[in-house]
Amino acid sequence: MTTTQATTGATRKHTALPKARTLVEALPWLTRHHGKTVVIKFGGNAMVDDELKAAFAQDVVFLRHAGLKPVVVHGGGPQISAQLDKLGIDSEFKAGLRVTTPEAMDVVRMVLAGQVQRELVGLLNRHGPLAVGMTGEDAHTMTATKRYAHVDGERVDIGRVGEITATDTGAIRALLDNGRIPVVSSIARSADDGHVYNVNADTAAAALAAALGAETLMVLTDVEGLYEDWPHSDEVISKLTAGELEALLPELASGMVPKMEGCLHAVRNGVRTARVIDGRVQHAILLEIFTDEGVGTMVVPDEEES
Ligand SMILES: Nc1ncnc2c1ncn2[C@@H]1O[C@H](COP(=O)(O)OP(=O)(O)O)[C@@H](O)[C@H]1O
Ligand SMILES: CC(=O)N[C@@H](CCC(=O)OP(=O)(O)O)C(=O)O
Repeated sequence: MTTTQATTGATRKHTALPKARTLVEALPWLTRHHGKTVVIKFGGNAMVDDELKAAFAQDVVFLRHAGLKPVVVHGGGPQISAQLDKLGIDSEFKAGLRVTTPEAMDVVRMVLAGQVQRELVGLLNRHGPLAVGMTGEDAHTMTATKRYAHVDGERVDIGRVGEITATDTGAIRALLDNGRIPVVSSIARSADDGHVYNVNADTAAAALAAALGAETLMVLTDVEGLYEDWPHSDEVISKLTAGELEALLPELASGMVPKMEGCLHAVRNGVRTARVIDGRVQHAILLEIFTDEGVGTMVVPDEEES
């Protein structure tokens, strides 16, 4: 071997060592999560740009290759609003939920299943034949009844908005067992009136996480986590129990309400941790792997705190 070859080999080893250490550092997390189902909710507000969406897809594929079973549930609120605007259809939110007329429902379904879901499936499938898109309508995955909003103690009719009453995880489990990554749009079938319903994507992700007995629910959004005194301060609550979260719920505003209600539902129904993390940060999911306490806000079942 010549001197030049020997030096190059040594240099390569030297620069590769930190990478090997990084992989080893991830080992406890990966061991704990091996074979476990992780439901990842990707919010429309977190889909900031193409680079970020591509990094999201890389993270999900990484988890899959590391032996986890990721399930993606996606939102698309801003994308739906943009399309409704383009079509000149009025749209408003009540208690964090979109008032959904039958006409708006057609747009919701078109944007979620035909645009946002297709894009995510495409990004994931750049890495192999992995992702399969579906909506909650498929194989009765999610069934809903009409949901009402509550504003100042009054029950308000918000149209075709659904509350999930039943889940059938057979199709998702079959895809997972087949090594695929299900990508689910938050639309549900109705058991009684033949319509389809618009379901908040946080609510859908939480219901599926609970039904699948997921290890973790990760909610990617456009803030660092749950702020203690929003909008006055950006102090993030890093960890709270289900009971503590329940006490906080009445004080929460807008988009955080379905998110935190979803986290509460998940941990009260068998999911070990629910996390709200900043999806605007590249590789937000992988960052979780390398931090013991994680980033963002983590909700744990009550008994874990004692
Ligand atoms: N306590 C809080 N902490 C953080 N964000 C909050 C809080 N209360 C309300 N919000 C709002 O909730 C928004 C996130 O919800 P949403 O806009 O529905 O996002 P996504 O599209 O990811 O579901 C934040 O951008 C923020 O404006
Ligand atoms: C009933 C209801 O409000 N449905 C939501 C569904 C999409 C969603 O939840 O998207 P994000 O996660 O991006 O907010 C909507 O129409 O905007």
